[in-house]
Amino acid sequence: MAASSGKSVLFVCLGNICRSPIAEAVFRKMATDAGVVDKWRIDSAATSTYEIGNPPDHRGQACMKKHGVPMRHVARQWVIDSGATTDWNTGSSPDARGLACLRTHGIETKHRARQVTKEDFMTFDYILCMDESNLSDLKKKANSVKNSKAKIELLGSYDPEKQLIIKDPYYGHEEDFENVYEQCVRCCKVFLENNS
Ligand SMILES: N#Cc1ccccc1-c1cc(NCCCN2CCCCC2)c2ccccc2n1
Repeated sequence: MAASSGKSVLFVCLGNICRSPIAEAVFRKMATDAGVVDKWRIDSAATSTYEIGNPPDHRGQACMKKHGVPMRHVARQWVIDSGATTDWNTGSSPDARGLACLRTHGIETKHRARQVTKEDFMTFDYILCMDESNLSDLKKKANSVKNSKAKIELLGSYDPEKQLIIKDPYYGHEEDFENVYEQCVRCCKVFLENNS
């Protein structure tokens, strides 16, 4: 039997600075601790353009630091950037092959908010989102993609405690980010088990 090919998961929320970067970081740590992270392509994106190019919300970063979960964020001291001569890929994240190469050299890239693209629907096995509006936005976008292969689901559908919706903490406080974190841990654990 051929070696099991890799799997891919894209976590999505409204702005890609609060919930989906937390889910991405939690899942990446779980897959790393399970020794299978090299079998996965893991990323996150937004349904909106609100925060494109911005680092994860500082409240989420503080929450992840408290739990010892590495989160890729843009260094604050230095502004080191790169750009393109065309607008072909404006808003897209770096090419997955380049990211994989960087990672083999231990060079962590920094996540910046990006919007979900048509290509995401064609290349990801799973697109896992946080609430009903993310779900309806994604299904609407998927309908305009010819060969969409992604399974579009609520991340909360994997929650053993059956909390289906992971609420937007943007106008919330530290405990709301803590709740997002706990829900992501419960859901990502079951999602990884189901795909191992
Ligand atoms: N919208 C809504 C909303 C409704 C209920 C609860 C939270 C939010 C909310 C609001 C945000 N940014 C403020 C409004 C942005 N502007 C809205 C009009 C277009 C120009 C941009 C968020 C930003 C990042 C991540 C999550 C966010 N979530």
